[in-house]
Amino acid sequence: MSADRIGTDKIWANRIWRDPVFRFGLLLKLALAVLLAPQIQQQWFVPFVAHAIAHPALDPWSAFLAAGGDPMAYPYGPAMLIAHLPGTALGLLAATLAGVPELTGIGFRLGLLGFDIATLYLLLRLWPQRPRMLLWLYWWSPIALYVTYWNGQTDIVPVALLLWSLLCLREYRVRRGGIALGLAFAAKFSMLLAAPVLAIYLWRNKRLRGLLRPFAQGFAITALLSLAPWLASPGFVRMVFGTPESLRLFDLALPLGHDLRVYLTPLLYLLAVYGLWRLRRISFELLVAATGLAFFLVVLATPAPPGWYLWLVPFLVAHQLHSDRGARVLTGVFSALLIAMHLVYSSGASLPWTGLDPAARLAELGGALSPHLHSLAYTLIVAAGLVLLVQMLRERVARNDYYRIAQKPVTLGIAGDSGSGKDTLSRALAGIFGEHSVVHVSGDDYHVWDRYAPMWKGLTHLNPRANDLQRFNNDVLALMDGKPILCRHYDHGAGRFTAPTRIDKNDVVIASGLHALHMRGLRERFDVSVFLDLDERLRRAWKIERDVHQRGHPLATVLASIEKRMADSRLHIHPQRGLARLVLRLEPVNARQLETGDALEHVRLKLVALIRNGTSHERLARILIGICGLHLDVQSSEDGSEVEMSIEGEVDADDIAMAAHTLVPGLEEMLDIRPQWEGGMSGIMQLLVLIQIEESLKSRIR
Ligand SMILES: Nc1ncnc2c1ncn2[C@@H]1O[C@H](COP(=O)(O)OP(=O)(O)OP(=O)(O)O)[C@@H](O)[C@H]1O
Ligand SMILES: O=C(CO)[C@H](O)[C@H](O)COP(=O)(O)O
Repeated sequence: MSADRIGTDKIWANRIWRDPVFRFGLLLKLALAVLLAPQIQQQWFVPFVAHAIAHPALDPWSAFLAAGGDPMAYPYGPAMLIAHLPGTALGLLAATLAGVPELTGIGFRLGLLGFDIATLYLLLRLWPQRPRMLLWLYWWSPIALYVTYWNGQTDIVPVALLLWSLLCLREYRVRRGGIALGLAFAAKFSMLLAAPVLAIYLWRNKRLRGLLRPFAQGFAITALLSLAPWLASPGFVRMVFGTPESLRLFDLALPLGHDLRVYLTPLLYLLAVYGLWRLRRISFELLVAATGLAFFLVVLATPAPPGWYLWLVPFLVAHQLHSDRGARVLTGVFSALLIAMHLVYSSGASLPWTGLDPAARLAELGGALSPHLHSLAYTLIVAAGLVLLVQMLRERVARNDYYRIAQKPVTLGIAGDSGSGKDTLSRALAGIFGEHSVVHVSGDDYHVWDRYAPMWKGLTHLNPRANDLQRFNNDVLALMDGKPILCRHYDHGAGRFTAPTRIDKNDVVIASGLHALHMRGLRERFDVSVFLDLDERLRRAWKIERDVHQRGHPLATVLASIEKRMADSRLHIHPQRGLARLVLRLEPVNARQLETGDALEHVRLKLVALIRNGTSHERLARILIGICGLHLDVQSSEDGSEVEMSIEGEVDADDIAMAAHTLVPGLEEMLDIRPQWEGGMSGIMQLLVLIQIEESLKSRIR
């Protein structure tokens, strides 16, 4: 069981269940379920479900029609019927035993109450931060109370299934998420509106793309198994597909000539889906907002029956939970207008035990009022709804931190001498973001000549003139701007360049090279600039090891090249140290380990990190000591703009992952589903760069 779930279950058992706000709400709902008998349930739903129980048949729809049932009685799919069976069956049993027919309807409504409680539980799993507020917002939602207990609609069933699907997506249990959405669809076809939104969320996030297939399979198989057996049933086709409700989607239309119309509701929905598609990356909260907005658009642009407004409730709850009082006031106004109008113009409930029929009185009132008043009230609802929709769009999308951060790639520049670990760090960072989300531009691919060119007799690779820095600059900027580049690759095995290949934009752009921070224009565009300032003895040891054993150079050539490059290193590489936001220096704890010829992987390392203009070092230091068990020495410059941390000790990848979870939770949706954290100093370097990324991205929001 996930820690999240255990946490929510504890909140549920200890806080919600005992909370008077919940208990009074439950009492009220129980009382409403017992006292009120909504007309549509009495006339349609309950007779249908009771018939399906009393006369079991493979095709309850046709059987009901054959028995003279009303074709309007049950325009829902099999999942809805299954959801209604247990409560209604118990009610029917009690009704038969006690000889009180009203008990069947009460059983039906207690079943709905079960889905109402399930919805509250799912909302709490989705947003456990403020349980009391959530309780008020959902459990006492006037729209939910009105729709389910007065008007009697059963949309709470597909809504609960849709929320289950969303929760599964957030927890990466995607096949189950697809099944849940398939069931929501098999309960009520309009839930299909959510399917493209969820699919786009999975597809547009490269880290989640692989999950789309199991999600789609879960959805398709469930929908097919639930619906296929009945597609040949004339009763099902007539009652479910022939429903006038779904045709309302086509009511709002623009006539174009005699036979042609543009259907505006589907058009608006498609535009909203396209808008979502255009987003570069979508966080879970953006997905929730987009699903809510898509439903909202459809509901506002359709003469929606009351049940459809229930689809909005979870999304309005999320909106109010994350916004200020303005959102609650606006939702209150919208709810009040909506309920006032539907009380008068839509069907309601009677009080069978008392013989009272307040809904009939309200309907009489509605009949007596001018039809203009109905339209006027509807206009007011649409106006309030549009204001609320714009507010949701502004606050849940346009001001969403993730939206503002993630529409441009994260960009990193990594400079350092040859063999200082630029490629190694780039690979380590690709490991946490996921290879699928990273494009890496290496400075080596921009050397002007290959290994066999005579120019190397006079120049070293460390001289900027030996590298096409202008092209490096332009290519990295192009990727930052979302354009593809054509780039050749320097093959260190052959010492030659490959033919140019196309490199596409990606969510994270890493530009590493001897001169990655050399050019000001590019340097200033990096979110984070890193300089690797390796201990010289360590750098030589690692470089020699790599060049001799991996790249096949003779030892004497490597040693001669290191000496030859020293002057250029001082002149052209080292000055970049002063330009980087983060300087990382690895040193051997005991330099004698290098001299005694110990295997390089056994050399114990210490990391000295110089952080410029950082703000998180105090928290970082606490976590590195507290969670990772490391030894730290922290020195600050007088004005506090530079902090130097010396970090020593052993740490494993799990502790680094835990530290990242604590320090940068907001970035987790940018990382791979299973980020490859490393142990030791490499893991700390991953963490330090990530913290700098978070700080820099925050400045995009300011
Ligand atoms: N953090 C590290 N931990 C252990 N070994 C490392 C680390 N960083 C680098 N190395 C070692 O140093 C060698 C050189 O590293 P790398 O190839 O990443 O350097 P580079 O800066 O990309 O070099 P060049 O500019 O010459 O391409 C690697 O083969 C690796 O063995
Ligand atoms: O300094 C280097 C990279 O930063 C390399 O020495 C340069 O890329 C040349 O590679 P090779 O020795 O394989 O020809």
